[in-house]
Amino acid sequence: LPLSPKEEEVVSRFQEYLRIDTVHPSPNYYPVTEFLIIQGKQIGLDTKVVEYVQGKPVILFTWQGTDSSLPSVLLNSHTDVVPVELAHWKHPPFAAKMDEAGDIFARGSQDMKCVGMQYLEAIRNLMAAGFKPQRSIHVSFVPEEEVGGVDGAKKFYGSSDFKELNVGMVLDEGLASEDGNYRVFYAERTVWWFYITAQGHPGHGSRLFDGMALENLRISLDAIADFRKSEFDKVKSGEKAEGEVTSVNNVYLTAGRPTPTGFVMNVQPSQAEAGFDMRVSPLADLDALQKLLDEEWAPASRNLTYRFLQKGKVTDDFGNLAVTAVDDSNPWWVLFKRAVEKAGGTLAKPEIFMAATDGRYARNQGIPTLGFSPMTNTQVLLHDHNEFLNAKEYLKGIKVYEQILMSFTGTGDESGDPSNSKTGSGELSETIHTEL
Ligand SMILES: CSCC[C@H](NC=O)C(=O)O
Ligand SMILES: [Zn+2]
Ligand SMILES: [Zn+2]
Repeated sequence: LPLSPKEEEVVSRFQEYLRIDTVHPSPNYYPVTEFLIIQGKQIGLDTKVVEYVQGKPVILFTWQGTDSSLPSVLLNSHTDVVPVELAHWKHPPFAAKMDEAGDIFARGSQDMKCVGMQYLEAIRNLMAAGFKPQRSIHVSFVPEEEVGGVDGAKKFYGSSDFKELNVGMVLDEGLASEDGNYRVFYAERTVWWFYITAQGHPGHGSRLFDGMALENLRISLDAIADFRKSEFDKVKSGEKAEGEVTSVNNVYLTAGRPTPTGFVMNVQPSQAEAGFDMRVSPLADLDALQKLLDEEWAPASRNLTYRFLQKGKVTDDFGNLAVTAVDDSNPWWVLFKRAVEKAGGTLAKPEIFMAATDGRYARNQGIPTLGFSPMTNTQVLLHDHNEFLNAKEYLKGIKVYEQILMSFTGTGDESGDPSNSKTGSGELSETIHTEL
């Protein structure tokens, strides 16, 4: 793959980040913190490291804007990555090997070390070009996203450090796009993790009777499977996007009594349990779902109980639906869209993220938040074997962030070229900025 010497340098910084192993279940966050501090220093950013929880540092960089009264922009990414199944990888997941085609293989190459480094590279370029942001730009690197962000983003967004930043707009992660349009996410499904416990008659395995625990549970599994199918069918037919339906998957089942060689076969167990990962769309009718659970999936009449391990809301802290407007009513959206287009990109129809990201902690505070990971023509490989990102696509994403940052924080006088940031005119962004 032909890369210029400058591009080589940029790509090798990405590879260096990817080579720092921050894999769950017990990531060591200190080496990556050290690496990031060095990056911030090189670029010339103010740096702050806060351990809201010991051993789980949040790294916060700031590029001070010229007008400190304006709400700032926060670019968030997480430093942790999910585990790998080593045997399935054709290149070691923490070697960040680039092949002939320029594909860089590493855990985190899509989710989401790419985005974190792209933020920094875009800032590096804008600084070098003499760009002066009006609003401050903050870049946060948080731990623990992959396990829910409780010791990471949740603490950070709940802190006085965060409040002091006066953040008006947040960017967090999205997903790769398999076609030429960038994907962008304006909301996400909320997590309902629950399990259903069934009680029932024990007895000899040869006997037929009503009300055995596993039979009580089986009726629920069938009902849940029917619901799952009806939601899935809407996706398959193209009527709805994945984030617009509610998903539910049975993720564990336990019953029976183990023996050294297997399970006891001739005793009907008196208890059984099933766990479910359900993702509720912000468009869903929550009362109807709750009713399903109470009356069909886990009715007491069938000797069933349920418990939530996690029951997320679809509303923000003010009781509004936790969605970011993606139309002309939201000036940030207008600026975002123009910037992507100015970078030569096109956007797909905005989507609801199917899983959970740290973006929800910002959206819950009513802060406009977009999920965006600039990767086009890239197979979605997050959490998968052989996760990779092409170097050219990575470099292209940096250009997109340059435009976004100019659009969000500029005075409206910037041209499309950061190296020529004092010319051109942008009346539209000027009017928009007075609204923000
Ligand atoms: C609710 S915490 C879990 C967060 C996790 N995020 C990424 O995969 C997810 O399962 O969506
Ligand atoms: Zn992620
Ligand atoms: Zn992830």
